[in-house]
Amino acid sequence: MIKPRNMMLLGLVLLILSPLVLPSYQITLLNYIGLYALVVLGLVLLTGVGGMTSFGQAAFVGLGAYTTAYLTTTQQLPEWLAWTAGSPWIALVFGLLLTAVVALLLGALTLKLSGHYLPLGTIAWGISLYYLFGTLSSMGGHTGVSGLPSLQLFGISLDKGEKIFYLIWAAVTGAILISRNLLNSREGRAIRALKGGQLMAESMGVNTFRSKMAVFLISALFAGLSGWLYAHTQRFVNPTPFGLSMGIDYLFMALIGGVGSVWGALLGAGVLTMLKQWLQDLLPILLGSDGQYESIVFGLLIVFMMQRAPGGLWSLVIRLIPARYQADTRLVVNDAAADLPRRPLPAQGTLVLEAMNVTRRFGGLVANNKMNLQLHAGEVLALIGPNGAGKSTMFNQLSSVDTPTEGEVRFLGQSLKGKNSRAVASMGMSRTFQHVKLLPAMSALENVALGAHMRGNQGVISASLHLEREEEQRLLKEAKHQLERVGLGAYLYEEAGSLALGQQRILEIARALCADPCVLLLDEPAAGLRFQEKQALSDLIKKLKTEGIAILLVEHDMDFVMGLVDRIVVMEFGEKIAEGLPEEIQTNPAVLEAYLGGAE
Ligand SMILES: Nc1ncnc2c1ncn2[C@@H]1O[C@H](COP(=O)(O)OP(=O)(O)OP(=O)(O)O)[C@@H](O)[C@H]1O
Repeated sequence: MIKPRNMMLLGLVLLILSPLVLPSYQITLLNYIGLYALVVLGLVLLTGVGGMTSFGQAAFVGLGAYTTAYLTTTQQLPEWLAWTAGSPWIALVFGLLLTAVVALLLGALTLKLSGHYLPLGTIAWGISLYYLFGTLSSMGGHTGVSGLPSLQLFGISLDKGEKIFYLIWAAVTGAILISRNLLNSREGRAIRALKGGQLMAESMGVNTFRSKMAVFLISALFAGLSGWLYAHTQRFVNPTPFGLSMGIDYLFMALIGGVGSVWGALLGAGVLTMLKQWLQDLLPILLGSDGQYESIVFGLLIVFMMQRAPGGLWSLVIRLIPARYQADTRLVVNDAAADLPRRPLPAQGTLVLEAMNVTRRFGGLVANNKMNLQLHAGEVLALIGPNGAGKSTMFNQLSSVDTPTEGEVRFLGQSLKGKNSRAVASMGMSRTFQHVKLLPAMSALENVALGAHMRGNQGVISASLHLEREEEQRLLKEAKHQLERVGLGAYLYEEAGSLALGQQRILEIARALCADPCVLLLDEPAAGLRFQEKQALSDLIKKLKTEGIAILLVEHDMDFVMGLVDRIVVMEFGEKIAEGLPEEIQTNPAVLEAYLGGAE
C-alpha cells in the first residue's frame, strides 16, 4: 500500500501530467478548482481553525483582480503609477498590498465583534466592495474591464489554460504548504486556541486580537492572489464573481469539503465545481431550462451535509481509510533540543501575591469586600467558602481577569492595576479553569505546548516558511517535559478530549507549568474527580510546592483541602471570615456556622 507521502507525490505527478493528457475543457475546470481552492484554504484557516465566519472573501478576490485589471489595461496611468508600465507582476504586489491594507482596516473594525456580529460585518463589507467595483467608472462599471494581458513567465506566455494551469496549481501547492507549516507552529497553536475561548488563550499569553488579525490577513491574501490569477486566466473582469453570492459559495465549499482541514479545501472546491457543472448540464434536461435549480439543489445539499457530516467530506474520507494507512501527523519531539531558559523562582517564603483591601461591586452587590490575603513561595493556600461566597470573583481579581472596584492586587511587588491577564501571565502567574478549557481535538502535547507560547517569539512569517524549527523543537521538548513532570508522559499523542476528566485537569496544570510560573492558581482542581484521581492531583500539588512554586486553589472539597494545604482563607458573603492552619479552620466556630449552618 502507498504511504501518504508517496500518495501526495503521486497526486503532484498526476497534476503535472494532466494538461498533457486531459482535454482543455477539463483543464479549465481544474483551473477553476485551483482558483477556488486558494480562497477556500484561507477560509479553512479563518473559519475552520480560527472560528471566524466570513461571507466576504469574494470581495478580497475582487481586490486582487481589479487592481491588476486597472494597472495592466489603463492607457494613461497617473504619474505615480506610470512606472509600473502595465506589468502584471508589479500589479500582483500592488494587489496584495491593497488587499492587506483593506484587510487590516476591516479587521480592525470587525474582528473585535463577537457572536453573530462578525459574520454580519463580513456581509456588510462584502456587499460594499462589490458595489464599489460596479460603481467606479474607471473600472468599467458593471460591464467590467477586458483586454487584460496574459502573464509572461521565463519568456513563456501563459496565454492558454494548459499553461496558466501550472502557475495556479503552484500557488495552491504553496498555499497548502504555508497553511500546514503555520498550523504546526507556535503561532498556529495560538490561532487554534481562539476556538478555546478568549479567556483561555489570553491567559496563555496569546494576543488574541493579533492572532485573529494574522489569520484574517493570510486568508485575505490567499483570496487576493486567487483574484490576480483569475483576472489573467479570464483576461476580463466584472463585478459578478466578487459579490456576496460567491462569498457564500466559498463558504459552502469549505463546509462541504471539511472546514477543519487543509485537504478539505481542495476537496470542497473540487466537488462543488464539478457538481455545479454537472447540475447545470443535467437539471435543464430533467426540469426544463427556466429557473436556477442548481441553487436549490445546493441549498438542500448543504442542509443534508450539515446533518449527516458536520465535519465535511474530508472527515468521511479519513474515516474510510484504515488507520495504518493514514499520515502520521504526530509532532516529533527532539530530546536533544536545547532547554528553554527558566525564570529564577523567588526564595521559599517570599511574599509573591497579595490582595490588599480588594473590593468588587457588581451594581449594588458586593461580591468581595475588603479582602486581604497573602501567598508565599513554596506555600499552598486554599480559598474556600460556601456557594456564592465570592471565591470566583476573588480568583478573577487575583488573575487580573477582572479589576477591583477598590483596593489592589500586588504580584512580585508590582501592582496589577491596568494589567490584563496576558501581562500577568507573562510575569509568571499561570492558571487552570473551573470548567476545563482544552482544545479537545488537539493532542495533549500540543495543548501543553500552548502554555509555552510566551517563551517563544518566532512570528507568523517564519512559521509559514518553517524557519522556526529550532525554537519549535525547544517548545515541544518543554511540553513533553511538563507532561512527564505531571505523570502524563504516556499520553503525549492522545487527543486531549479523549482523556478522563482527572487527566484533563492535570493536563491543564501541565499547560500552566509550561509557562514557567512562580505562582499557580487552580480553580476547583478536584471538581468531578474520582478518589484516586484526587490522590494523584494531591501528590502533584505537594511536589510542585516543594519545588518552590506558590499555589493558590479555590476548592469546595474539604477532605481534599484539609490534607493538602498549608493555610486556608475562608470567605462568606464576600468577606474573609477566617484564616489559619487547616486544623484551626476545622474547629473555627464561624466557619462551622457558615459551612454547616452551626452543626458541630
Ligand atoms: N459578573 C457578575 N455580575 C453580577 N454579579 C456577579 C458577577 N459575578 C459574580 N456575581 C455575584 O457575586 C457573588 C459571588 O459570586 P462568586 O461566583 O464569586 O461566588 P463563588 O464563591 O465562586 O460561588 P461558587 O462556589 O458557587 O462558584 C454571587 O452573588 C454572584 O451572583
